[in-house]
Amino acid sequence: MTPDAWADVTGVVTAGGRSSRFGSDKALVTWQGRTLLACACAPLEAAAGRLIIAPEGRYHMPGWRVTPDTRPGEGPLAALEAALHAAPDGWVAFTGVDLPCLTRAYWETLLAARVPGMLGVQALDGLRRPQPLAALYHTSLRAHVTALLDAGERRLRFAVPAGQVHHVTGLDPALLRNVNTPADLPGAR
Ligand SMILES: Nc1nc2c(ncn2[C@@H]2O[C@H](COP(=O)(O)OP(=O)(O)OP(=O)(O)O)[C@@H](O)[C@H]2O)c(=O)[nH]1
Repeated sequence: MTPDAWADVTGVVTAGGRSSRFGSDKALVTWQGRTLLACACAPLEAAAGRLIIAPEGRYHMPGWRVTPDTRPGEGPLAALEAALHAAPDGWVAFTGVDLPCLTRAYWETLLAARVPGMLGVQALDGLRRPQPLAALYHTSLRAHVTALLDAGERRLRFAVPAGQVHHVTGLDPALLRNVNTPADLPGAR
């Protein structure tokens, strides 16, 4: 895939969660020699813009700008809203610190699957469940996401209106390994 595929893409890692199930800030946990934050950022390094959604000053990652939540503590849908407003018009490749196994190839598969007129691209896992925390969102979703939040919605899976998201199948489910507790870290005993 040419670097042009990333030209209108802002890579976003949301990292403002409480990590209550993990027991300590999971963004800063070291796994295979890197923090989980670094694991999430690395596959998105080719993006034209790079944002971490978290309180200012909490994290430092070379080449990445930390942008605070506009609705702190309101969860990933609110973090997506902050990202959509901070990013220039185009696509946001949105993920969190709890998906350390994603790869550049994963993101490039989603980028190649963009469909004109559709506003989101999401992978389906092995059980055909959409993965909204490792997905592409078009910035024209700004008003829709803000309206959802204003109406009290907090579920990220509703960020894209029905029929406007393209689903990608056939990806290795191991890429989507989700870390909520120390035991979830790949290789943990
Ligand atoms: N910026 C921002 N990120 C969030 C917020 N809530 C969760 N996240 C991030 O979203 C991703 C998934 O978070 P979860 O594991 O569901 O929530 P968490 O608060 O980190 O963890 P728990 O307290 O165990 O639920 C992680 O990268 C979190 O840092 C929030 O309010 N703001």
